[in-house]
Formats: sequence, C-alpha cells, structure tokens
Amino acid sequence: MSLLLALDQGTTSSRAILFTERGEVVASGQRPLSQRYPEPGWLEQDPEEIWFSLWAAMQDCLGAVPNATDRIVAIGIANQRETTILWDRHTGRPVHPAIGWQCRRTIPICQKLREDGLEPVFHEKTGLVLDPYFSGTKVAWILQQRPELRRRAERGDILFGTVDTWLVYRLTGGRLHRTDVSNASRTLMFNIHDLTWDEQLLQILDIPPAMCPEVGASAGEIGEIDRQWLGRVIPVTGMAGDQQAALLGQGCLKPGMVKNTYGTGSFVLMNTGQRPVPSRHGLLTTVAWSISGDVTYALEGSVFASGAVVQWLRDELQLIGRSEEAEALARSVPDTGGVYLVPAFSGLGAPYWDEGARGIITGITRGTDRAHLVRAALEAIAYQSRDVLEAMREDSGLWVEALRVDGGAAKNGFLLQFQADILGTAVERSRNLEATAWGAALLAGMGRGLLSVDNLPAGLGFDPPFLPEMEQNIRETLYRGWKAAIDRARS
Ligand SMILES: Nc1ncnc2c1ncn2[C@@H]1O[C@H](COP(=O)(O)OP(=O)(O)O)[C@@H](O)[C@H]1O
Ligand SMILES: O=P(O)(O)OC[C@H](O)CO
Repeated sequence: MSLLLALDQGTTSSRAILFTERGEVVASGQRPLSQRYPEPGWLEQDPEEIWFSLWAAMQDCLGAVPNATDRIVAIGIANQRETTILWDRHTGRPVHPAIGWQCRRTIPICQKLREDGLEPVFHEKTGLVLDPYFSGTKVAWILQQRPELRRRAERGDILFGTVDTWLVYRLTGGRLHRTDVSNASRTLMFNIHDLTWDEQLLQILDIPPAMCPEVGASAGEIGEIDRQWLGRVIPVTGMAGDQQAALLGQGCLKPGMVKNTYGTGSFVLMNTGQRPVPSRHGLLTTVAWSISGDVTYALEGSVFASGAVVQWLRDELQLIGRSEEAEALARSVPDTGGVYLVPAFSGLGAPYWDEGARGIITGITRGTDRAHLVRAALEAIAYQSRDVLEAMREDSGLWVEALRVDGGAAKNGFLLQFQADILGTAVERSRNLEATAWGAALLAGMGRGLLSVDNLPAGLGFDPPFLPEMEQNIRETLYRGWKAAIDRARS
C-alpha cells in the first residue's frame, strides 16, 4: 500500500507522520524544539535545530516500520508560520537566529509604519494588520541591525524564508528557494489579490526583492528530496502553513466551515471560498491554499497564547508537573472563584491587536489556590476563542453551528466542555488530533495526482461532540467578567 509522509514543523516540536491514503496513521515520530527568550517579549529559535529536529523525527517515524521508505509516494509539509529565517545562498548556513512568530522586537517598526499612515495600504493588500507577528518587519529589523547583510541581500547572496522555505531548501539539498501562497500570505509583503510579492510593500519595508522565494501552489510538483536524507529521491508535492493545513485536514472545504487548533496559540479559521473577505473586526484575511489553479481564502483569528499558558504553569510557575494534570486540577474546583487570567504574554492578537498588552491575573482573594489559577488559565483559552468567533460573526454574519477542534491542548476534555459552554455551540473533536499533518498529507496526495479535492477521504471522523450545558445567563455573566479582565490587560 502506498503511503504519504507528512512533516509538521510546529513551534514546540517537529513531527513526521506516515499516513495511508485513507488517513490511518501507520507510524509517527516527534522531537521537541526549544525556544529562547533573549529579552522580555523576544523569542528566537535555532534554524539548525528546527531542521535537525525534523530530520530526527523523520528517522524515528520511518525506523518504526520496515521498508516504509520504499512505500512513500509523496511528502507534504506543514509548518509554524511567520517565523523568519535568513541564510547564505552559497553556504546554506543561517546568518541570524530564527525570529519566532510571537517575538515582539519589531513593535517600534510597526508603530512607525502606523504613524506614517501606512496601515491601510498593508491591510488592503495583504489582509493583515501591522503587528510584529508577521515576517515583514522581522526581516526589516535584521537588515536594519546588520547593514552588511543588506548589502549582500541586494546582491542576491542572502535568502529569506519562512520555515517551509527553509525546510524545502534543506530537503532538496539547497536546490529550491520556494514557498507556497498560504505561507507567503503571512509575511506582510505578499499581495493576496494578485498573488505576488508586492513591490510597493517591499520598498516601504526596505527589503530587497532578490531575497524572496519563488511562490507556488500548495499542491503540485514542488521538488524532490535529496537522496542523502532517506536513501531515496521522493517528490514533495504539498506544502502549506500549519493552520491552513489543519483547515483542510478538518475537512472544512465549504465556505462557512470553521476549525480551531489549540497548540501554542489558538487559530480559528473560516473557509470563505474563492474570495478574500475583508475584516472590519480584527480578523485576518488570508490565503487558505491554492490547488489545481483555484485559490481558497480564509478569515482567521490568531490568538497568541493558549497551550502556551499550560506550558507556563508547568515550566515557569511549576504549578503542575505535566500538562495532563491541568484537567483534573481544573475539575477539582466548581469555578475559578472569580479569578481571570489573561495570558497576553506576547501582547494580544485577534481581535484586539494590542501589542503593548501584558498578562494579568485578576480577582485573587486569600482563598485562591493553584486549582483556581489552573482553571482560570484553561478557561482563558476558551474565552479567547469566543472573542474571535464574536468577531467572525460580525464580519461574516454567521455564527458557527459546530466548531471543529484539534491540536495538542484539544486533548483536554475540561477545556472543550468549557469551550462548548462559553460559546453555546457544539464542539467536535477530530479523532485525529494531528489534523495539521493530515492536511499536509492530503495536499501531498493531491499534488501527486492520487487524490482529488472534490473527493477527499474523510479521515478518521469525530468523537461524540461536547454540547453546551451552561445556562445562558451564567454564560454571559462569566463572559462579561472576561471582557472586564481584557480591558485591564490592554495597554
Ligand atoms: N492535556 C493538556 N491540556 C492543556 N494543554 C495541553 C495538554 N497537552 C498539551 N497541551 C498544550 O498543547 C501545546 C502543544 O500542542 P501542539 O499542537 O503540539 O503545539 P505546537 O504545534 O504549537 O507546537 C502545548 O502548548 C501544551 O502546553
Ligand atoms: O506551531 P503552532 O501549531 O503553534 O502554529 C503556529 C502558527 O502557525 C503561528 O502562526
């Protein structure tokens, strides 16, 4: 039986998963990935570690099944988006640490662009807002700090890429400098209407066009991995940003369908079909994918910290030993006792876009214990998703009837029940929490001509839904308390 290899390079780990064409998982490998915080609000990763962790995950995955490599017919890549890498075209070596998507170092650049009245032009052309989240100001920052790199970039000697581009470059033995439209749409330099790097925006950001990768479709003949990695030449035929891949992997193929992936952050995406829907309520307009010449767009609410708050409870506060403990602790108390925790570690993303906001905990009394704090942290993940879905209703006129969910934190049943309660909407958990990887596998299968977008395999289906049980007046009282806490966290 032929197999599809999905490579999912996420913020906290790299994964390789082998799928059958029907969506069964044959084997998987996962390696953790570290993050560095060199200054408050800054976040970096090591591009070599990103690559190595993915390579090692591939070896773990393929080592588990005899002769698996011979049966792989196509490879698909999904990746953490916006994270910015610059490298030397000649040596293939990074010239700067990767600047992570949550990194806030470019706040002053964004402020200056706003003062110059440039926000509308960026918004109209890219569908994004001026926030340090996106790659453009990260590239601009490196070039401002390192004039010698700018000179070399102008000569075409320094290449820019998001993580997909970096991985494809390495996988193909340095032969390909390429991205896809879904990743390009996260850079603040890409025009989502004519699907090209935008000369005016590049000029404003002072970024030499020669640095930018070629942009292609999300499925099709992309390249071939070098024989040295798996002992065989295998075609790469799918690539997309991880959140767009999850939208596909969750089967959200029709306009109006919505998914939420709870990983480091939460990313709610609504398929809006073949037209970009501009947002007036703090959402992003973004490219979902391009398949067989058809471009699909999405509305997105990006929340910067969701699963990250659980990591923070575990690693920094040491209130829990393992992420899984959060659920039982949250259930051990009937409510948070009035405590709200706003995890604005990297400012607030959608729908507030407040780069200066910082995390707060409100409503603490002498009786507050760690269970209340842990519960407040999990509830915050759900409140933030409601904020985004409220904005989606304003923009699209639609209130989601059912929210499809996946990602690492979607393992948490307490979180999903509270999510259903606070939305008043059914929450459907995918049986395959690795919807991102499955989306990458689907793209690879389509790009190889094995699957068609009109007739995609359904994957593994859903668990019984989490249905709302909370009374309406309690739901709205709790949500009002959240909005008050948000007001206090804002800059
Ligand atoms: N049982 C759990 N309850 C809540 N959060 C969890 C649980 N297990 C894992 N997480 C969170 O899920 C995130 C990892 O999910 P994953 O989808 O792998 O993220 P990413 O792709 O961003 O690396 C981490 O932030 C972790 O804290
Ligand atoms: O690595 P994840 O799954 O948290 O995804 C990160 C997003 O792509 C950032 O935009």
